[in-house]
Amino acid sequence: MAKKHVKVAVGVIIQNRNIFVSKRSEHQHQGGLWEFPGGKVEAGESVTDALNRELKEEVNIDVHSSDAFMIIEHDYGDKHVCLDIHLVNDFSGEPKGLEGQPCKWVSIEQLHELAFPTANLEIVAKLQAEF
Ligand SMILES: Nc1nc2c([nH]c(=O)n2[C@@H]2O[C@H](COP(=O)(O)OP(=O)(O)OP(=O)(O)O)[C@@H](O)[C@H]2O)c(=O)[nH]1
Ligand SMILES: [Mg+2]
Repeated sequence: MAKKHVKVAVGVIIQNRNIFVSKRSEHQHQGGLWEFPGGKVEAGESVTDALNRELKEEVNIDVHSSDAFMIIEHDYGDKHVCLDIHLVNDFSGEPKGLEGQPCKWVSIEQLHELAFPTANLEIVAKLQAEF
């Protein structure tokens, strides 16, 4: 069977130099690790639409605008992901985990202390270099 290949809209939610992260549940791919909220882009959907939809579903915010930050292709062996990462600094609502996932704000300086999926290490490095 061909390897699963997924396109993912990922939101780095920033407010006052803090970033909102959530924890993937144990049964998910890369379970137990921290992530930036987001999810798979559905057929016929734009990345921006997917981002806005996923951030509403997962953390209950309304995104007003977002900026493309970086794209990462990563092969986990069991799955190939293309992460389309956007900075989200214009939104309304207070983010909270709607799916029972632990969530928290973490400062950009402390971001590297959290356990993230391997693909995210580049995101953390770029955030710490640029902010
Ligand atoms: N949301 C998100 N997914 C990430 C990140 N880093 C990373 O490698 N991924 C990978 O991207 C893939 C898709 O993300 P997802 O599981 O959130 O997709 P989804 O919300 O549509 O989930 P579902 O399959 O439970 O409906 C997963 O394989 C996940 O391991 C990240 O920072 N945020
Ligand atoms: Mg998700």
